[in-house]
Amino acid sequence: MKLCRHGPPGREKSGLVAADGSVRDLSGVLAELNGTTDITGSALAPRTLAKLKKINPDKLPKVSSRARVGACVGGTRNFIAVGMNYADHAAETGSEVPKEPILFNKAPSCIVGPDDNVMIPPGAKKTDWEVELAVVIGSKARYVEEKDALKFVAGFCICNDVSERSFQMERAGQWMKGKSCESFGPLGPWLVTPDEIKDVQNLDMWLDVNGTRMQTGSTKTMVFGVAYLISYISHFMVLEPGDVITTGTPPGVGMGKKPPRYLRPGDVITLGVQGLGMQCQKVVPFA
Ligand SMILES: NC(=O)N[C@@H](O)C(=O)O
Repeated sequence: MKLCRHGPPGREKSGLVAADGSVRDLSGVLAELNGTTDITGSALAPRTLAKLKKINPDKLPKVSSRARVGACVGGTRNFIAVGMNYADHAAETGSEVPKEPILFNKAPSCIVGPDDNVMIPPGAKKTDWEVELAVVIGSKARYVEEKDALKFVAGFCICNDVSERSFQMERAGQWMKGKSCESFGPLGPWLVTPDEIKDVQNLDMWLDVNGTRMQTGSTKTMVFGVAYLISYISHFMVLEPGDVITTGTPPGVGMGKKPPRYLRPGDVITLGVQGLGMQCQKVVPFA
């Protein structure tokens, strides 16, 4: 099942993607089932997802193909990211391959739709791209064992972990300064439930800037796999429905190019992860 959210920012409603790729409005059905019209919190619980799976999308009202697609999950309270989770990305940044997962926060307020504009923040000089596989949590996870960890997943989606390197690396303290700026967290287009993903550790990923391939990778070369990460993180904090973990980026970021190549207004970023769709963002000045 591919879930999505459609409508203007802040007023998104839930949607279901039909076999022909059209978006169908799920908000009426979800409201009846769950008392909410949005894909957030309890709507992500395994029981609710199992009920939604029985719905035939073709019977739902069609959403205009011109409607904006929002981030594929709403109400996220924790947006956790994993750093240096691909050995070749660690190498291109001159970093060691970590012995334990490196975690950092992205502010949930940076979350935007998959095709919304990415804004260059005031004072930024080194805005960069990062294609990543993201995991959306479906039920409360605390002290979870690796063997059980995937049961806590509502679905998978694409994340562009947009990063301002000068804030991240030249302004002291934690990476979150460069990872949390407005529009730095495109998520979606779809929240794809685990039953549609044969092997989450074997998904191709790619990212282009203005049609030139910058990143190519596969989740099979992650240092720490998805189940390990969920288990690991759940030993430091309680993960709740709607929380997002973005699992790290493969090589090919702008900071690793020789010479470095950073984003400029007018650039167009396109990116995808196998089975999870595609995103497309225009880079614009801050407004
Ligand atoms: N360099 C850097 O910020 N990388 C991380 O975001 C990552 O490894 O995904």
